[in-house]
Amino acid sequence: MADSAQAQKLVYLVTGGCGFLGEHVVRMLLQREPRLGELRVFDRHLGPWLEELKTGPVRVTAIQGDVTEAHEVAAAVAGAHVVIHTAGLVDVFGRASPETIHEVNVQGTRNVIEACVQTGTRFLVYTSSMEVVGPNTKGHPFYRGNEDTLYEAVHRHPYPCSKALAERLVLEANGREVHGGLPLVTCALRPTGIYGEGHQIMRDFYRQGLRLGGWLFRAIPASVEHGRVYVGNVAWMHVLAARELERRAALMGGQVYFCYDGSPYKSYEDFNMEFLGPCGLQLVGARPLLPYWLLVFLAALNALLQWLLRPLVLYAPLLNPYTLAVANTTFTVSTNKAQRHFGYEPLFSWEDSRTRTILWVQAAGSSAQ
Ligand SMILES: NC(=O)C1=CN([C@@H]2O[C@H](COP(=O)(O)OP(=O)(O)OC[C@H]3O[C@@H](n4cnc5c(N)ncnc54)[C@H](O)[C@@H]3O)[C@@H](O)[C@H]2O)C=CC1
Ligand SMILES: C[C@H](CCCC(C)(C)O)[C@H]1CC[C@H]2[C@@H]3[C@H](O)CC4=CC(=O)CC[C@]4(C)[C@H]3CC[C@]12C
Repeated sequence: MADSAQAQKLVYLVTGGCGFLGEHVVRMLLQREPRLGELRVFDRHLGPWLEELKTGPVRVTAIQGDVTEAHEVAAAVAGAHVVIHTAGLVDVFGRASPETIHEVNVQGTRNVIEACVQTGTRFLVYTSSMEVVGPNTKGHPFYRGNEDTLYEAVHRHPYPCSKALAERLVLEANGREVHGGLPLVTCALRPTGIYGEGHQIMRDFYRQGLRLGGWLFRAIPASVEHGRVYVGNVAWMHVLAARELERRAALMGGQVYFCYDGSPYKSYEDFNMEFLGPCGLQLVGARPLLPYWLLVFLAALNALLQWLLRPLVLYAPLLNPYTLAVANTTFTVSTNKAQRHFGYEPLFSWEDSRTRTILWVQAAGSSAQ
């Protein structure tokens, strides 16, 4: 009996395990995965919080490494049963070059897949993104869509291009023979905009509001709806998908799943106010204060300034033509595919998610940079 319990212990690897989502996945695995024997946390930048996890019953191994280095990835993957690949360069502001985004998101993912094949790891869960689908460059709304909704996905920006390519690699790798002769089983999870503890853009909006005397100014019409999802629920979906991949390989292998929960559909700004309001900020204007053409002009100006200043300084404001287009296009998801395929139900209610996020914003906003 003791032997069979021992035999069931699994080794998990989480790439990007020190990022916003990755940290939640790591903590969720430790709390909710009973078969976990060892947890490897792979990241370019390791967080000091990992140390406190090393005192628990599960062996936690911190690995500083780069997904673009195939040998580092292979060494980390060797002997793991399951890989959750969340590492990625999330940049829609022009901080990194298109080449770097491609290298990390596409080549990094290729390295993870090849490492699984070479070392005999059979189960791979990939963190994709809603951006693989849209919003497209034409600004078509995606309203209450699901995984089968027809939508013209047209990408030009390096980030969605890279996520789409990487997702395709992961799905095409499903069924490949890994070392030892068994097939690789893969699936991809597509979060919409994630919020929750650790969400840096939310913290930045809060600090900006404080600097402006407690005011934020509406830029986008309230009628433009965004689907958002709480980070704890995204992490939970990763843990469940990873757990069920073996048992439900035929059903789940090669599949994509939007990440969803009970968060309300609202405009990006109104949704943020669910947290920033209770922290004392106010959103001014029932309608956008600036005409849309002026925002388009300012976004284009920012893009021009970024290009002109690049040799001297990095100028990467939140507003650019891409972020404006995303913020100004409805993208909401309504699906139950993850529930049907692997029994996913959100672990955190909307009220819980909201309270946790408010507490974090209050603490993060007032702490030093
Ligand atoms: N934040 C969001 O709203 C959404 C994020 N996603 C996806 O979720 C994943 C995680 O995103 P976040 O947690 O928001 O980003 P994040 O930037 O907080 O986390 C990414 C982590 O990956 C690590 N990383 C980056 N480059 C690396 C490299 N070359 N080698 C090893 N580690 C590297 C970073 O150090 C960081 O810890 C990404 O794949 C992203 O595309 C998908 C949908 C929405
Ligand atoms: C930064 C944008 C909001 C500012 C708009 C302004 C300047 C007019 O006030 C954000 C609006 C929508 C966000 C994106 C969306 O949530 C989907 C995403 C998915 C990802 O995989 C990565 C992040 C992001 C692209 C997210 C980025 C910030 C926004 C563009």
